[in-house]
Amino acid sequence: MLGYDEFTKLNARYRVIHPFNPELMDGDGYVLTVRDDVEIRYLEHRNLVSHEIVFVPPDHVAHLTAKSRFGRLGISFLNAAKVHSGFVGRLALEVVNLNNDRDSVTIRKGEPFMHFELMRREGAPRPYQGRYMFQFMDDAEVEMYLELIGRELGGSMDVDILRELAEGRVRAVEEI
Ligand SMILES: O=c1ccn([C@H]2C[C@H](O)[C@@H](COP(=O)(O)OP(=O)(O)OP(=O)(O)O)O2)c(=O)[nH]1
Repeated sequence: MLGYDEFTKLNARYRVIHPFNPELMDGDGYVLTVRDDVEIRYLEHRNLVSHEIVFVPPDHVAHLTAKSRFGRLGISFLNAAKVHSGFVGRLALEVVNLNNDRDSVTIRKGEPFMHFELMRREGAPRPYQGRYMFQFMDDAEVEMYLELIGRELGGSMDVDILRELAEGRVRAVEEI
């Protein structure tokens, strides 16, 4: 797993987290926040969208774990904890509220919510080219990452293929 210094170095070069708030570094990783305030009713299952865009450089993978504070309130993080090498996009974070007192739980914009940690992978790169590439990003954000990838990673990521994926990207939570 990458330590603080390696994480921040990689972030400066590849814009791993955007926007990046240094105060949300926690130990060796970053803590993602949600895009909107959300109140989750007892037993409700919701797809939350991260405020931050993440980019996992092709020689890394990322791992997600919900903050324990929300676990104690009964919020359970349902979906896969893996972000593929080469993935760019906002994350869809699926949660369900299992609160013992059957209370609603609110997650506020800006509140630390989901640990994001990077691991180095070995071997030839096989960057992500699935349907969630560039999900929940606007045109300017997509262009910013295509430019960065073309400049820094043109040898291992194909910008023409990425541009096609961007055309058909998931834009709203209702589409997933
Ligand atoms: O909580 C998560 C976990 C992953 N991802 C993104 C990053 C990951 O690289 C991509 C694909 O993950 P996965 O293969 O687990 O998704 P799927 O829905 O099972 O994919 P598919 O239905 O295309 O097989 O989705 C999220 O948005 N939220």
